[in-house]
Amino acid sequence: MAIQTNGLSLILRLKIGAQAAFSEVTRAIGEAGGDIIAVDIIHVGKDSVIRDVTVNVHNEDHREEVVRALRKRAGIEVINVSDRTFLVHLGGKIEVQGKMPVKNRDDLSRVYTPGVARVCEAIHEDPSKAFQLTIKRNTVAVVTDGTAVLGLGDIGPAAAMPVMEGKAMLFKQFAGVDAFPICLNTKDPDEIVQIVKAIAPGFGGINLEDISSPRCFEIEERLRKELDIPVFHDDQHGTAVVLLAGLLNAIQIVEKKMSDLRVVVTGIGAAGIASTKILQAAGVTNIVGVDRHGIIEAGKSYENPMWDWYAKHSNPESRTGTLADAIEGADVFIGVSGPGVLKVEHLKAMNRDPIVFAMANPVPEIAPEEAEPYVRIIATGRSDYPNQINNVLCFPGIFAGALRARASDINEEMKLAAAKAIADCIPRDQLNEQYIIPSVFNADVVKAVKQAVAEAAYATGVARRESPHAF
Ligand SMILES: NC(=O)C1=CN([C@@H]2O[C@H](COP(=O)(O)OP(=O)(O)OC[C@H]3O[C@@H](n4cnc5c(N)ncnc54)[C@H](O)[C@@H]3O)[C@@H](O)[C@H]2O)C=CC1
Ligand SMILES: CC(=O)C(=O)O
Ligand SMILES: [Mg+2]
Repeated sequence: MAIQTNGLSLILRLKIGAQAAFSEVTRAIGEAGGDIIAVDIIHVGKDSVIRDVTVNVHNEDHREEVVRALRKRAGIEVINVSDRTFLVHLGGKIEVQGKMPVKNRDDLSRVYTPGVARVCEAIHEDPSKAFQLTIKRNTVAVVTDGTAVLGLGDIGPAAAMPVMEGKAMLFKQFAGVDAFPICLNTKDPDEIVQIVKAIAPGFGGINLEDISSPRCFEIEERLRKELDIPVFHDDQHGTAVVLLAGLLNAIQIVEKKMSDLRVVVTGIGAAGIASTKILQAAGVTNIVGVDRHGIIEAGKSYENPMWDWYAKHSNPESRTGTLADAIEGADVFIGVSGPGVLKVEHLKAMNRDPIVFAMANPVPEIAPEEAEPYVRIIATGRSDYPNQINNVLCFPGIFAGALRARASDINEEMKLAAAKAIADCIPRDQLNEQYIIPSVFNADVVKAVKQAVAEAAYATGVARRESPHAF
């Protein structure tokens, strides 16, 4: 069985002398528990062969073990060890490319000065022309302050870049939307709002990403009010939309109704609060929130304004205590907290046919292998297990739909339409425990989400493009 790596896939460049057979290499790697994925010949010399051997390992200690095992063998020299994940990040993952070549002075005078000046003047006279004559029409800013990057926490704006570049790459690949990573060296909400407003003229939408709670709520709310382009905090709403899509399908398998579900959400931050709100909008009434200190108690006052809201809008049975107290009899566990929060004991206390969405990245609240014997349905945010509930399933299509309609906002109706569109990508007769959510690579998803979101934008009056038949 292939090892479940957490991105640790190595290329080992080996010089194998005449006295050593290649089987020595495979034996050394195999005995150390490495998983060989590919072998390439780089150079064949008189007395030696240089090969690149691609190997999956569990973690960094395991990498050292595999390298040590090879170094011990006579005739095998380890020339270099590269981490394939780092290799794909060399020099960054995206670039800006012109749409046409500039081959001569004539081209130059049209794409740049003097010709460009007339286009500038046209936009000056009618600012809405920016949507026709610039990249604004199809471009989104992916903005972070690096304070809640995946589950890694406050690692700062420079360290957040690889994730933001990744989001930009996915916008382009999945929906043809151009996106720029913008990592801000400030945590001050006033400053973030001011900077985003100042850069907004060049963009058709703002995707806020990995900004910690509770600041993310205020920042998003202010920007939504003050800008005339859609502002969408992906960790809140992207997560909520995909989670709802997964749950719509999961409850069909276990034959339960939204209104009867008892749901526990752990991690009452950006994703946890938005997930709670979308579940309530979909008809769930019994939700209990748990954070590090334990259950968010009904009616109690909290310093964090969002927890204060939560205390007034959840926990109808007034439960108190820890996750163990919250999860007794629950139908659904939603994890948007951190690694290892959920234990087998918790699963054993759940209602029949437990549904577990352990969505913390990169390491979920419980490993699927550990949970599987005790649950009916398990999903994670990861790409290397079935049932990937990750906001990548929705943010490309949601923005593509909003940009298509030239929407001024991404409202609740557009989000619910997106969730339903994602869920409906799986035909009813194909639904099963391992397949409650379509693959990120299912091309129908982005098309369906784009269409549903653009239609909802017209239906709710936020579309500004004249022709609803344009899509
Ligand atoms: N699968 C997906 O598509 C997505 C997954 N996530 C994941 O969800 C997690 C939270 O993300 P955000 O809401 O953006 O972060 P956040 O920083 O806004 O909120 C995290 C909350 O979880 C709580 N928490 C952390 N460790 C905990 C623990 N051991 N027990 C209980 N509560 C705990 C924190 O106190 C905080 O209130 C991250 O791991 C992130 O990677 C977030 C967005 C999308
Ligand atoms: C997927 C994502 O946006 C996160 O884990 O933060
Ligand atoms: Mg995120």
